[in-house]
Amino acid sequence: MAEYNRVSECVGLITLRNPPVNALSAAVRQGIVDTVQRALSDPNVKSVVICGQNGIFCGGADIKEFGSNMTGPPLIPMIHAIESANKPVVAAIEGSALGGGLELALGCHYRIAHSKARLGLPEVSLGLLPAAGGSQLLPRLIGVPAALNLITTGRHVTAAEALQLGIVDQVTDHNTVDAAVKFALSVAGRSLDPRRISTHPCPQQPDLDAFFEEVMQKVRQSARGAIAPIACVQAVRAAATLPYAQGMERERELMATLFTSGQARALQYCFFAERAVGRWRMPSGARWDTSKPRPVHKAAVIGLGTMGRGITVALAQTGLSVIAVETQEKQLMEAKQAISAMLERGAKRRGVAPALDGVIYSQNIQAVADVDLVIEAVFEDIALKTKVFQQLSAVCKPGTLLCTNTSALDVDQLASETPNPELVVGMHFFAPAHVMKLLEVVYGPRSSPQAVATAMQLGKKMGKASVAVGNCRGFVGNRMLKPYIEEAFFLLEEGATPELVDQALEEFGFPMGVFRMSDLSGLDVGWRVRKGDGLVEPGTASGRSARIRQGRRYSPLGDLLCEEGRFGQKTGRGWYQYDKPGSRVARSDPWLHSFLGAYRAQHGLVARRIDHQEVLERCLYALINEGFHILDDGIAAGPEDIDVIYVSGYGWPRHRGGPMFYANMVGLAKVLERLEHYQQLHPEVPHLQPSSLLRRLVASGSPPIHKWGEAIKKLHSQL
Ligand SMILES: CCCCCCCCCCCCC/C=C/C(=O)SCCNC(=O)CCNC(=O)[C@H](O)C(C)(C)COP(=O)(O)OP(=O)(O)OC[C@H]1O[C@@H](n2cnc3c(N)ncnc32)[C@H](O)[C@@H]1OP(=O)(O)O
Repeated sequence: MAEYNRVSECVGLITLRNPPVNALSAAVRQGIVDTVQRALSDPNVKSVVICGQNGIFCGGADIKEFGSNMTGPPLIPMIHAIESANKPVVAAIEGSALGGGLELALGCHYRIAHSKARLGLPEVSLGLLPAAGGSQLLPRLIGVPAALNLITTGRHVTAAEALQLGIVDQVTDHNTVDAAVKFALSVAGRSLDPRRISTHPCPQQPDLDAFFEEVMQKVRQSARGAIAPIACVQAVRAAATLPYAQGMERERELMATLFTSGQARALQYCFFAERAVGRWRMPSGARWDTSKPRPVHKAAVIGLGTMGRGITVALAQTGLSVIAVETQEKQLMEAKQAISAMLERGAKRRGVAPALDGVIYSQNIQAVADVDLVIEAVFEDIALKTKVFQQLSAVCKPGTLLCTNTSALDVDQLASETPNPELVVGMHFFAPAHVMKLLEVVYGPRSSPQAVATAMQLGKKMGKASVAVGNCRGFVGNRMLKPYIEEAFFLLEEGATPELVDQALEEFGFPMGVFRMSDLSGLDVGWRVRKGDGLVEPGTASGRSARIRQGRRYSPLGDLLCEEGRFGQKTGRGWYQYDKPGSRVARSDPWLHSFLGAYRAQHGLVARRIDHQEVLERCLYALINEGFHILDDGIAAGPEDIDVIYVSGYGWPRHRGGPMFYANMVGLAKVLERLEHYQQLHPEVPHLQPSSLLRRLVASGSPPIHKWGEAIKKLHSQL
């Protein structure tokens, strides 16, 4: 829908109306075609302004339409008609001009932006390229290197940067539409030839071949298997080397391959999944839209180790006052220095003043008496955390929300140690907490909907992908990680190497394979947990029985490495070797290979050839299978919750949509068949036993992922 008005007597004002972001749906495109025609044929109209309602120009093509038969006028001829108009057309950009929205603006002869506006071509993050002429117009307007940067990263630029790059002609702090109308009046009657970007030659780029070769190499490396960034480079190359019409043809061809690709589907699924998780619901029936969050003005963090420091920074950067508590003076001083440095670095990057005054440091827990919310981040020890929770319950004003950053302990147990368990939730951050996007908000059976709503809202304020999940061992992310890691250990026993397993996972798209990741996070972390579970035994026993513990297959490989003092990067040795402790470059370690050989001999294991497919099937399907258990248990409300957790916190390649989306793409029947196959070969591995939900979904015809919620409800009601 587009509304037409005549303003200032001779300016045709076209307003896009399609809340919330004025996406270019079929109706909006039809509206633009009709209103542009009306303005151009009205002899009283000397110039035209296009704007969007409610302070947003246009969020781009309507992504929801991509999954259906697209009807209505196509974008490209519409944009060409605007560019070739014989009256000046000015885009008045408020809020956002993204994707097709910016392409529409590039078709206009002038662009005026509000100082708070953001512009960009983010199609690459949806598995696409700017295929309404953006890949051909932007390089002509701002040059090849700058256009490549914007198009291959999809980043949004501020109005100030857009002005500097030459994307917009003017930036205003005042009413943008008024400024655009005034501007439109001032340019009425001027020649429009120089303003038609499609007629511009692309600015010359020296050493074109070498330049694009280097760019392509870099993009391939960072794309980790994603195809859209590569197509974006190819499209911009076409702009740099071909006449406009041929470049447009190349843009269309490249888009045709991307448009129907699984990667585009996965990335568009992620876009909507990230928004869907905000509409959380609990098994009790409590929901995001019926639960009002409490206001949080002042927060506290207890315990200033690595996690506590990151959480303090994340909170302070949202503008909250934070009381940071650490009982030991030396640790408090060190933490203060580290937090200030992090705040300064962050502020420099964002071009704002550091929120140093927002943090008050204290050794005394009494200092948190008047805060609205506390996040406890002390050492992972239930007795210590219980003591802290009891102190907090005594000190804090009534109604203060008590959150724990535990990654492994029982949130319900902690809640039960306080007089007000309804005020307790888990806020599981990921290290480094001020950088990592993911936040698991963990509710127990007694957590109040208001407590969950407050933690979710705070997470959103901190810019986190916040996902509400039920309380269970490992919550969602770590619970699914356990079978994944165990399968990797078993593969080593059977003949694989850390290099082979990591290579398979990295080629799949993970930034790091399981062993490199384990070296980074520290092998001692899992060792401590396994010791706590009574699984670790002295490493002298041999044979199969030594590898069955608590009735199931167990690999002591990680424990044996820890006994050797090999904790990963921090000790300079782990699954790989490093030049020195703390160094990051993993090198293959001959010691490890002979250790594996000796281990297999000791246990009577015969190494066999393992290929990448087996690595992927065993590690990933075991992880996915656990995801189905989680859905069946009601710990995650839907597959989107699991997928957002994995994409934003565990390095799952976004272009593969998340583990549950991936299972849906592979086919549930295939996942089930492979799990059954491996389960037959390894009957002593319970996590390869297909989940009953997976079986039931397959039996009910493998519904598509957006119908799983319905199917799960139906299957549960039949039980
Ligand atoms: C057979 C082969 C054929 C091949 C040829 C095919 C031809 C096809 C040619 C098509 C050419 C198209 C070229 C153009 C492509 C595009 O434009 S792709 C879209 C690019 N735009 C974006 O990626 C922007 C996405 N949106 C955002 O980044 C943000 O929403 C925002 C605009 C910055 C606003 O942010 P915020 O205020 O935080 O709101 P949100 O919560 O994010 O969004 C609010 C709701 O709006 C929904 N939404 C947002 N953008 C869109 C969109 N573009 N389309 C549809 N819906 C959108 C969003 O989902 C939210 O709704 P809910 O999910 O219900 O919460």
